[in-house]
Amino acid sequence: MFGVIVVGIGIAGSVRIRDLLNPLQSSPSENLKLVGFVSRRDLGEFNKVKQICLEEALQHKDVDAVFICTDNQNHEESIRRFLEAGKHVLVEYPMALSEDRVIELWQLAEQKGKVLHVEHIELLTEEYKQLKKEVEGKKLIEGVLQFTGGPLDEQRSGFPSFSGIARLTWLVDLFGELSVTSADIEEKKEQSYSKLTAHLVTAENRPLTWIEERGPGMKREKKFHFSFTSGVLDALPPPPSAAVGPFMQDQNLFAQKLLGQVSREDLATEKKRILHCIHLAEKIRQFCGH
Ligand SMILES: NC(=O)C1=CN([C@@H]2O[C@H](COP(=O)(O)OP(=O)(O)OC[C@H]3O[C@@H](n4cnc5c(N)ncnc54)[C@H](O)[C@@H]3O)[C@@H](O)[C@H]2O)C=CC1
Ligand SMILES: C=CC1=C(C)/C(=C/c2[nH]c(/C=C3N=C(/C=C4\NC(=O)C(C)=C4C=C)C(C)=C\3CCC(=O)O)c(CCC(=O)O)c2C)NC1=O
Repeated sequence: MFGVIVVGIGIAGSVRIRDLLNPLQSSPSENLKLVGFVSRRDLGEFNKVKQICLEEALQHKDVDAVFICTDNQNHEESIRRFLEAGKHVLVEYPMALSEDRVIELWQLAEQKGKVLHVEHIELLTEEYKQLKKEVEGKKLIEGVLQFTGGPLDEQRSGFPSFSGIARLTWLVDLFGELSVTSADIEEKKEQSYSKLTAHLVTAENRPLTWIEERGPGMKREKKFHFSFTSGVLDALPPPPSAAVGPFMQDQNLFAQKLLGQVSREDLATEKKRILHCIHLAEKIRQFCGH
């Protein structure tokens, strides 16, 4: 059994607590036991789970692992503290808000011999699995991925290429390693509006454009337009509903890592993808002059 605590009780943290309390039968998650949670607010109990303070969580002998579900801005500090305390870490994406910090934290995890797992539920949804299947085997000519959503506080969430890392992860998982050729950002701070446009190319020099646009009243939505030598892909039928939700799939993967059931090769491939996406996010930020 691995004792787990959850830090940060927002949308993601609440889902994590729900899933930790209800592991799928005969799944790796049955090896996780929720010990408590940490919040800045005084909640006392949440779903009958006990609140504990951060210091207690760091020192607690029964805590083997932490789920970090705080704002992006806090991830780095939390990962560092829990790794230093000898705990395994699951962190919601993005892992941290600069490439240097991400590299350092990965080294720390290796030095401590602890699992550092970055959630990437965007790859685990039925919507994405369907898209991946459609793209497989096709030869790209060019493509656009456009995301819209409500405003985010950059202080708490980081530069949009980091808070929007899920879109980069899609592009990299679909088309392989990419390079950034240019990027710019249009910002209207008083109106909480921002539009990031990044131009990338594939290893075969095929152009991809990523647009991340956020503003008041904008619906959370993704649109894509991919031209292949065989035709255009710009829509998919609604995906079937998932038997297992993406956060639960991710939790199972983390439990498998704790149990040593994930191969070195798979771990290395995943780490390489995460580092590459963070590297692209960093390059995009630099192009935008931030
Ligand atoms: N909501 C979702 O569907 C998904 C969220 N994520 C990631 O999960 C993380 C959290 O996102 P949400 O839950 O949506 O945001 P949220 O704003 O609902 O929750 C964040 C929570 O963390 C708390 N918090 C911040 N700093 C803290 C600290 N130092 N100590 C304790 N608590 C602290 C806040 O008070 C808040 O309750 C972000 O990194 C986000 O990128 C990733 C994938 C999906
Ligand atoms: C309703 C308001 C709502 C909010 C505030 C919300 C926040 C939110 N959803 C995210 C991703 C995500 N959120 C979800 C799914 C959900 N997340 C949910 O809160 C719910 C209810 C679902 C399921 C329907 C998925 C699958 C991702 C991964 C990225 C993606 O595919 O969009 C992220 C991480 C950053 C990002 O990729 O943009 C945030 C902050 N999502 C929402 O839907």
